Amino acid sequence: MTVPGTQHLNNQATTSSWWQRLSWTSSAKPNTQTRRTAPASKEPKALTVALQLQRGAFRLQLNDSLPLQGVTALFGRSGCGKTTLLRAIAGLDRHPNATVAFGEHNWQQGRHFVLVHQRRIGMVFQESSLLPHLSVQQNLLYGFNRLGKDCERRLVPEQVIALLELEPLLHQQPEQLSGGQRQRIALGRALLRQPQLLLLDEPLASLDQQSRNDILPYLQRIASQSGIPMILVSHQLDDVVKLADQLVLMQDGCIHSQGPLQQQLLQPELAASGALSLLHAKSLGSKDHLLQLRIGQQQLQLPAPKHSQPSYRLRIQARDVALSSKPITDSSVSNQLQVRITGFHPAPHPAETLVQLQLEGQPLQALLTQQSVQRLGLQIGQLVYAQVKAVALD
Ligand SMILES: Nc1ncnc2c1ncn2[C@@H]1O[C@H](COP(=O)(O)OP(=O)(O)OP(=O)(O)O)[C@@H](O)[C@H]1O
Repeated sequence: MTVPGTQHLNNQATTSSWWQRLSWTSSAKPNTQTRRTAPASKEPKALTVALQLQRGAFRLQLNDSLPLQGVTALFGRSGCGKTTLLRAIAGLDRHPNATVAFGEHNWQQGRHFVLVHQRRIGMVFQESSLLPHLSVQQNLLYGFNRLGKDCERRLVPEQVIALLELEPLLHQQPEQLSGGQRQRIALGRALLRQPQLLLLDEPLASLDQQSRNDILPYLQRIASQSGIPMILVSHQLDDVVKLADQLVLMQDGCIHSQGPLQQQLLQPELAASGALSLLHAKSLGSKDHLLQLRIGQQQLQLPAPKHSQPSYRLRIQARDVALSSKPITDSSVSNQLQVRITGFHPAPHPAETLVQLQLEGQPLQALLTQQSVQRLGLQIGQLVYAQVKAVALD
């Protein structure tokens, strides 16, 4: 299919060839179910931000470097400064004495200031800002057709339309679309601006749960296949865990901590949002509708999903993990894993404790009552058995 307005591009762009160009490092069509982060050969680009500002009682104080690869979630309580930081990175706000650099691109320093449309970024906000008088197709191509002559077009409309499955919507008007569909168009439009960085500010916040579930796989696809680093601002820890590779935790106008998501989930500050763990597991295949998974030397089984993958991310709520000092044989919980206790952290409720565990080198958390911890005599270094009651698969 050729989209009007793109005839000057390579009209030979076929579905099979764009897959190859979309995943820069792969010469074969990627498995859409397989999660991959940015191409391994590409060094992460560091985003450097130095910014101080005072707004009434709110003070933002940043002097940080964030290595961006895959999806970096910016997470923190309402009012901690996430949007302010994102807007400064985008160049939507110009703060005096700020420094913003993305890799070799110096976007702001002293009197030097690169305007927002010259920054090669794609942005998607909570409410998609589609132009109401233009069709979906015209909205998609709006930025693409205005790219400078010397701008390399690594993503062409055919690719983006296929990636986000927009073909049936092309001739509709924005008012005829659901919130989730509008956000898909906004994502497509952002990608067609040929961004080197995608900034997503609560892109799912205005959607109901069904629409969130519908659009998440598209975000996962963009993350795994495009290689474009993304910064995602989200209030929902669950969404962050489904999408992010890195997590930057903001608190009171500062960056409290940053690092790989799996480790960052252990930060006690996140426990208030519902402590959970992320485990990486390899598939051993399915039998009797049960997916067999391996984590190191240990195995667990779950109802098999529709589509199989070679590896999975498992989300486990800390409250869905029980501990026993000996293996339990007469329980309906079939997933039992040997783990070692590495620490105890206070939980949001004073009667509870977060028990930190190591499972084959990966961190796992269990939320127990203090009474249970004492009754079982649990101690750091002890080998115990974790019964996992529920697991979500990504
Ligand atoms: N235009 C403005 N004028 C004055 N104060 C502002 C303005 N915009 C934001 N603020 C204040 O700056 C602080 C940080 O706001 P910001 O929107 O960056 O926080 P946030 O972490 O993104 O919050 P949320 O998660 O609720 O969107 C808040 O205290 C907010 O009230």
